[in-house]
Amino acid sequence: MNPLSHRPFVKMNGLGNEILVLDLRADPVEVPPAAARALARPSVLPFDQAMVLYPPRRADTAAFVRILNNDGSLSAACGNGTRCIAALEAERTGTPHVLFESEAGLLDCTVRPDGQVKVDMGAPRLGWRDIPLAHDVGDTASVLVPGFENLGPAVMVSMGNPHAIFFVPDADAMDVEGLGAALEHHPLFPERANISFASLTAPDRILLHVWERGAGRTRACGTAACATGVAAVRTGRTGRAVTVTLPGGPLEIEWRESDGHVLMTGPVEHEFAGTLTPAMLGEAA
Ligand SMILES: N[C@H](CCC[C@H](N)C(=O)O)C(=O)O
Repeated sequence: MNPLSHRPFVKMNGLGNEILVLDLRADPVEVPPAAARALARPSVLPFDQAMVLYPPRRADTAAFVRILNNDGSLSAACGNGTRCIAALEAERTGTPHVLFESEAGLLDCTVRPDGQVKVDMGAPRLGWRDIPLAHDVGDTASVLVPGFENLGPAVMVSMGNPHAIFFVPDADAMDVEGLGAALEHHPLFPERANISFASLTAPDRILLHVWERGAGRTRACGTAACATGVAAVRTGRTGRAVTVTLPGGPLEIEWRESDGHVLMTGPVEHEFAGTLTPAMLGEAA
């Protein structure tokens, strides 16, 4: 029998970014890529990312978090998903402050009385090897992507996962699916990339559309919003605190001067809970 059968799950979303939560701390098992893909089928539990909780590797953290895209690939970071698991953990423990660890580092979360969740997403990585890019491009804040020079220069930022941000006159008018799918797999990105199209709508407001690595177009992407806030500062477009509005709604982003960390604040929505079955995992009962 599949070791994931009969495990509880919680379905949530962060501004419409579809999140599946699997708390495996009590009895850890691997979640193979094929299981993620089986669960993410439209007829089963369509999600963008799965947040899988494992026993903590540090005494001061609540869990070690692994993140799977719906194509089964791993991501080191997921902003919307982090807000979701922080809200669940705060509800479970009765304390509004939660510390998680992921491949990207520590995630210091605070659940506010109004239900909004603030996460310290850590510092961005800006060097070409850290994004990563396939070679040294010089200034990662202004990169013409071969074959896509007509889009103008992209800003490259990692939040633990790779992001390419294109500032354009009207992000609503962009062919997000066509351009996103092509750019995600561009040879400049050895680990693929999340592709964002951003437009300033006010001195401190940015409109954002995202094609996500390993998940496609989503209604919101927290790490892309963080990366875009950093990109806007790096290119002199905004100050360090902005509102990033995605199709699913707004996130408050601050690239804090004192320690270089990026803070993201936004809502979460609890949808339903259930138990995984062999059929959901793509196996005969
Ligand atoms: N939706 C997520 C991003 C998942 C990142 C994943 N698409 C990748 O980098 O592979 C977020 O809210 O940050």
